[in-house]
Amino acid sequence: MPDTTASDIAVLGENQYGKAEVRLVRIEREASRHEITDFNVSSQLRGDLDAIHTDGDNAHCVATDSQKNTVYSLARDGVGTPEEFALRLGEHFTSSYDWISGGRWEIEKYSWVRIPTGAGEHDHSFVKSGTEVRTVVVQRDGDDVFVVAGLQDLTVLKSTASEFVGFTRDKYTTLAEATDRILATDVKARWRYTRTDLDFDAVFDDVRRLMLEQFATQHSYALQQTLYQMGIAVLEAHPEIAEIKFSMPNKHHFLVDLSPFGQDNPNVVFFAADRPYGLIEATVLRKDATPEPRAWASVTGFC
Ligand SMILES: O=c1[nH]c(=O)c2[nH]c(=O)[nH]c2[nH]1
Repeated sequence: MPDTTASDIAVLGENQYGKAEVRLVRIEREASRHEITDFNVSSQLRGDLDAIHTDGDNAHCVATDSQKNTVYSLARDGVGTPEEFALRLGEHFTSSYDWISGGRWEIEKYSWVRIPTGAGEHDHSFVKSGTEVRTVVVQRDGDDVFVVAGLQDLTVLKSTASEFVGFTRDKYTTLAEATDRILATDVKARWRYTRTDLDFDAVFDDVRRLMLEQFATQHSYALQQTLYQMGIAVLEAHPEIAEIKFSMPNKHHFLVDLSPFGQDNPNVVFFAADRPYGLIEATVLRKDATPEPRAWASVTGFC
C-alpha cells in the first residue's frame, strides 16, 4: 500500500466519484413493433471514501467500471422512466455497499419517433426527434431522496404577441422600444418533486404541455414575465412540484434595415443573432414549500 498522504495544512473535503455519460440504448423487442429507450446515465457515489483519497486504500472503491456495468446489468430487466431508473440505481448502490450512504444519478433521455412510411409508422425504424433532452437528477443522502426532473433545448418562437417597452432609459440606452417583436428561447427548466410515487411520464408530459401553452397563448411584456407565467402554471396544476427553475436565453431577432435598398421592412426580414444573448433565470417557488438546498447543490446552471 502506498504511503499515507498527510498534510499539516489541508484535509479532504466533499467528494464523489463515478462513471459519467454511460450511453445506454435498450430495445423492447418482444413484439414485432419495437420500442427504443436512449439514455445517457451518470452515476456518482458518496460515503465513507476518505481512505481511497488519503491512504491509497481502495477497499471501499466500487470501481467506476463496475458502476458502468451495473447500469447495463440493471437495464437488462427494463428501465422504465428516467426517474424510475435513477431511483433504482440509487437504491441499488446504497443498499449493496454499507459504506455508500448516498450519491447522485443523472439521466438524459433522447427521443426517437417512428419513421412514417406509406404503410404507416414503421415498427423498427426511428428518427431522432430534434435536440430536446429530458433530464433527471436523483440524489440520496441517507434515507432522504431528492428528485429534480427537467428538460433543455426546447426551442420555441412566437412571431408576434410580444413587446418590450418601458425599460430604463439613460445615456447607455440605444435599444428602441418594441411593440411587436419576435420572442424566441431555448427553454431549460428543472423542477423538484416532493414525492416519488408518481406517474413520471404523465407529469413530465403535462409540465411540458403547460409551459408550451403559456408561451404560445400569453402576450409577453418581457421574457422574464413569460418565464414567470410558465412557472406559475406548472405549480398551480401540480401540487407534487415544490419549485421550478428556468434558465432561458433571449434569442434576439433584429429587424434588418432594408432602406439602403429602397425597401420597407414591416416586421418581415430579421437577422437571427446567436450572441450575445440575454440570459433570463428565475425560480418560481410554492409559498409553503420547505426549501431543500441538498436537491439543488449539484444541479448547476440555474440561480
Ligand atoms: O424580454 C426582455 N427582457 C430584457 O430584460 C431585455 N433586455 C433587452 O435588451 N431586451 C430584453 N427583452
